[in-house]
Amino acid sequence: MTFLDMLRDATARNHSLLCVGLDPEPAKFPTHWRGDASKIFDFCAAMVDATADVVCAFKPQIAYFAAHGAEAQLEKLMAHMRSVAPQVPVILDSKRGDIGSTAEQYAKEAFERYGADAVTLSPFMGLDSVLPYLQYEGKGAFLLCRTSNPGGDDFQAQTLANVPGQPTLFEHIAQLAQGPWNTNGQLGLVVGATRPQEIERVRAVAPTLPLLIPGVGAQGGDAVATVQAAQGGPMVINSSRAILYASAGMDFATAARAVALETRIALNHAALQA
Ligand SMILES: O=C(O)c1cc(=O)[nH]c(=O)n1[C@@H]1O[C@H](COP(=O)(O)O)[C@@H](O)[C@H]1O
Repeated sequence: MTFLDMLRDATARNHSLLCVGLDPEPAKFPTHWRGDASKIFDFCAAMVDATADVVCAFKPQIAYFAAHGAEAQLEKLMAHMRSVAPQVPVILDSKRGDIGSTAEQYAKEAFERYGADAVTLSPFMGLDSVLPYLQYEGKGAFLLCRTSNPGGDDFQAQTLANVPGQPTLFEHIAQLAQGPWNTNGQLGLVVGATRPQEIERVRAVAPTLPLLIPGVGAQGGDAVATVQAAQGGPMVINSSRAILYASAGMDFATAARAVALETRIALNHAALQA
């Protein structure tokens, strides 16, 4: 089953556009585990168990594991997700981007070591830095396109004077991903929920690609505007901190589930209005 099939199935089965981002920060853990990096697996597994029937995807961010030397805990978490939620695709957020030979190693890490169903990638180094990921049939690869952070303007909003139509850089990335770079139908795009008008533009340029949209919740992106802007093709709306750290008490998993349920309802409501 391909990443896109899994995404479609999980979206339908769980009636959900919501992806829970797994960004474990020991300093923010519930009081009884606060500061304890050995609890990264336990914390994330509790989140997975509490939300597996509410989401269309999970997105572990690799830096939150690597920063604590917790790669073994990430491996254990990937196995846990496959066991308790085999129908939910896992997007490994690693934002890699390097020359082909090194990209081969990163692709191996994501798909063979961790068994991810999709990855996030930086397209900055060009097509040959993306191709090694596309060798893994059926796996997804989301290219950073219009990111949610303020510095996203520095390059992504610039106009490319030497490209026909003079698109912005982010529009050009969307055109490449929808067209010539999408050799096996595996590409998607990352667009920030903080920029709904530009999501709409990306959707116009890339009508069929799955959009991974972080930025609702802690970054303040408008859930309704986001869903409406991305209508017409597959979408995965990520929220991390607002769900993970909903409570610092013993009820942290129940509180996370409650926020996930609320977010799912808000996203579905927006989809109905669109
Ligand atoms: O690729 C991403 O996932 C990503 C792209 C982007 O433009 N903005 C963005 O916030 N992210 C990631 O999405 C998550 C957002 O987390 P919260 O702001 O806590 O919901 C983090 O893991 C970020 O690294």
